[in-house]
Amino acid sequence: MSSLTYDLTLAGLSVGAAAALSGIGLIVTYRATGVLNFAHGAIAMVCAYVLRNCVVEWGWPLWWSAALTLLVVAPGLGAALERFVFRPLSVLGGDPAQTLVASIGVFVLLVGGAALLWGPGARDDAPVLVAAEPWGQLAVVAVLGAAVAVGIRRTRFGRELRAVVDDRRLAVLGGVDADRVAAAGWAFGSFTAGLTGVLLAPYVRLDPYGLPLLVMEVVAVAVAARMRVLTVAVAVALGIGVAQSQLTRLHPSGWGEPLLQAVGANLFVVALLIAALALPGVGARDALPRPAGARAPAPPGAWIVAGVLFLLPLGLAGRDLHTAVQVPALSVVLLSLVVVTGRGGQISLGQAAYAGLGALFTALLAAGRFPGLPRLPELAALAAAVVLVAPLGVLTGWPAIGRRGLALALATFAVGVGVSRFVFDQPYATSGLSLGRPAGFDGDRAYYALELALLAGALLAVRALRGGRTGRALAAMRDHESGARAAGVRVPALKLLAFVSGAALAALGGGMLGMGLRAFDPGAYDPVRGLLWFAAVVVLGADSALGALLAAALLVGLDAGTRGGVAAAVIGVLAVLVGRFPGGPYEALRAAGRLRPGGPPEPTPLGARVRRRLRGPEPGPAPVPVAAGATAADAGPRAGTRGKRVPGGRPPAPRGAGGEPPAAPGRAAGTPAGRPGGTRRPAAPGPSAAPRTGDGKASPGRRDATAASPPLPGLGARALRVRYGGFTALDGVDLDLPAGRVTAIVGPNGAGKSTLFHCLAGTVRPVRGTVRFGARDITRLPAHARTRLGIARTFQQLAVFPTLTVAENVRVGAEQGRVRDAGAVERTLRLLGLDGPVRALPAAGLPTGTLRRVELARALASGPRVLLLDEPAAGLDTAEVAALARVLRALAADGTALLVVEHDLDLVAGLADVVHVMTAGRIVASGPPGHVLDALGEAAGP
Ligand SMILES: Nc1ncnc2c1ncn2[C@@H]1O[C@H](COP(=O)(O)OP(=O)(O)OP(=O)(O)O)[C@@H](O)[C@H]1O
Repeated sequence: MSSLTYDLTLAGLSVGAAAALSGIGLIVTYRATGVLNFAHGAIAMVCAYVLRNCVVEWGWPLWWSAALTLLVVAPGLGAALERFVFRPLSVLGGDPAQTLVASIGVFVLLVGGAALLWGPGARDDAPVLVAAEPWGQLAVVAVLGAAVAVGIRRTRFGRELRAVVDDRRLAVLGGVDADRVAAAGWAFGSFTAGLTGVLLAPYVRLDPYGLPLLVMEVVAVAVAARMRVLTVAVAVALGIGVAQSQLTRLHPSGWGEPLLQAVGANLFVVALLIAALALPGVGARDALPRPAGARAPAPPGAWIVAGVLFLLPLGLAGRDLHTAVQVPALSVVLLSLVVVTGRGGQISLGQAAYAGLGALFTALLAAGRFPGLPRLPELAALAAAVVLVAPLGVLTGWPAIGRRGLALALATFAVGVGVSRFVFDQPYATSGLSLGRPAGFDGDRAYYALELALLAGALLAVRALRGGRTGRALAAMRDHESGARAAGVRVPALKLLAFVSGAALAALGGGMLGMGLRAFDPGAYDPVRGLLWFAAVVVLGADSALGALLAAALLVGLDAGTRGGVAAAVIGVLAVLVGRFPGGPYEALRAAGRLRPGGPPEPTPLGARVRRRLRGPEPGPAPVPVAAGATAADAGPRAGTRGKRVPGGRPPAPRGAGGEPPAAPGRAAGTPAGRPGGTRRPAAPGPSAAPRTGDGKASPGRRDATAASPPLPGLGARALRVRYGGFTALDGVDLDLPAGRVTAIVGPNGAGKSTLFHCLAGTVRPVRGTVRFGARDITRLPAHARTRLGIARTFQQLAVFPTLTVAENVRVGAEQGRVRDAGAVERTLRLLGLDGPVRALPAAGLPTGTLRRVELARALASGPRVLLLDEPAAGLDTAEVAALARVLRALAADGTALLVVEHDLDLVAGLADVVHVMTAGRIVASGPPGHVLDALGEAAGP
């Protein structure tokens, strides 16, 4: 090996060793707590400053200072974060969105605090702890890595750590002190962060913004190791370090050189982009992290006050007015986050990139330096920049289609860092670039007035996006993505729309910001700003345009009136505390967490009142308006005969306020009151069977009753086979759901009922077999497309949209479903008894029985031909089940094909035309309910 190669390899190993340290720390913290610590780099920076302070400012001995920094300050900081920030969140349920925002909050807080304490400028006198030669650093990494690996595999603590990571609650039940494990994980992670910081600081710029970001770039190493395998993390870190240094030897000519230099200097960013965008996402266990909550209605007059406050700067002059110029521009940038994060529920840490691109493109277009385009006047340049940047929204929109939560946070962060490093920081893109203001708006006052006009336009655009059909679909997607798909929402297209609109708004704001500053300043669009803006919008009400205006005023005002860093520190504190205030932005999320069968055990007083009004005095059948033909004789099983369940099935879900009388002993299952066992009504309904609501109108989505109506298509499955890894969950299943019939599937837990249901609904794709709707093969059709064809479904675990009202929930179904029928919402609400005061209540917090009706109403409003119901009676009381049965019978009588997967055999007996029994992934018996269920009852014994 030549001496140059050798030297470069050693230098690369040195950098790689520092990255490996961070990778080890990030993985251990993640394993111990489930939190990807976004503050890792900020902790590294703080520790580097502490060491420098001890040695340079106070003149303390290096090794004493290092011991204090690494063995006391760093672990102490980690333990304090665990105790005061993350433990309270995990006690509250550990919502991944909250922990993510909290860790970004800690990042922002530490960065702001460091800027306040030590000033925003860079230091070049950080003390050298380990010499630049790599052997010492490599030895540190090797010892640490080996100790951690042995510790995790061989020690009791390691076993406890793995137990906590797998299932914190189960581990606690098993006697593990999860808090101690998490505290140790945080302390160790912070120690490694501190070590990375003090090792790196002498060789890079030590400043509050640069070092944290540099350290966070190495998160790529941990992601590449799937947040799990330490050896992979170390190998990747060392490999990238060496490759990065070797790249400095290459000197291609022409355009290749600056590009190669950029790549060579930022190989960890390239790795981050690949790891975050190309590798399967981390954090798969973070189901449905949603950083947005219910939109709190702005108090009356708040908009007027905001309007007056935003007009006030027109009366200012000089420096104050010059500072105020940033507020409308930043407001527009933050509005982009209201659309993407607040309304669409998509985490976006990369908005600063779009804002920067807006400013850069505006400057290039106005200077006539944009390739292929002529020089444009400033305002036209701004408009053109918005148009050019908008499609780039797919850079983050595309990853969002298949990612959520932590994986999406990483992907958007990676894009932000990538654009910053490969575009904003490159002299070929930005050198000598200036940015003027539009002609006639050169003075601060005139420019501020122009900004207000642009802000008003942006507010109107946001209002249009958030209101109406698109706004409701966005909110539905945010509240419950699977529920939105089931309602027919085209989720991937909607995500792209959210990100493209967000990119356009951010570009507009960024361009305005650049014109306000009269320059393209890459620092103004640094990825750290992206984190700060995200945190600011989330803490001040993600789904509130007024919150965005307030956040912009706060960010600009705090930093202008005081030392730089105050705004970040304040936002950081708020972000750290955000999940802990009842009624805060996460209230709706917590409510969403309660939306499970038997979830909200105590209805709110208002909910209880509504419920009483809807159901009448207890006990008794619920007065849910149903089809005219649904008579008392059709009222389903007698109260007191319910409760028979599939042998091996799960116990009954808790019933509501109506309670449940004891089951009648010895009663043969499947003999509903008023209907002799086995005797069924005619299955094929005539047109006259169309249910009428109280006002005589046809029920929602019904077909016009004409004699010439073609036969309705049914749903059919042939030879379905589904495998989960090596396990066969469905094995050659055939099923037909004819129009006008109720088909039921029963079977013990784990039989494959839900898997079959998912195949029909489009959420699981079989490895073999076909699903047909009429003559059409729909095996590969996604869920939302099936809904639009007329195959609607409900969920075993409720999938309503908690931040939308009952009526809006139903409206989403009507707007996205098979038929666009303006009257469907009202008719469906009436049909299911939801047209009273309850229609205007947000779904969050309503009783389970009401929410089941809301979900059913949403499905019906789409005008389905096939209705798939997964345990529709779970969590309902006897009267509610009876009312549900009446509605379902009426629907079948009207020609809808119904599938009911249900454990409640009495409901099945009273409802179904044909029952299929599933066991171990196969249908083992089929027939009329009387025969099949009696046989099942005998098999179950007395
Ligand atoms: N995503 C998955 N990955 C691996 N195995 C799965 C998955 N989903 C289901 N299974 C397994 O497939 C089998 C069938 O599950 P399925 O949920 O379809 O049964 P089920 O009859 O609906 O049960 P239940 O009544 O409890 O809902 C079970 O053994 C289950 O553990």
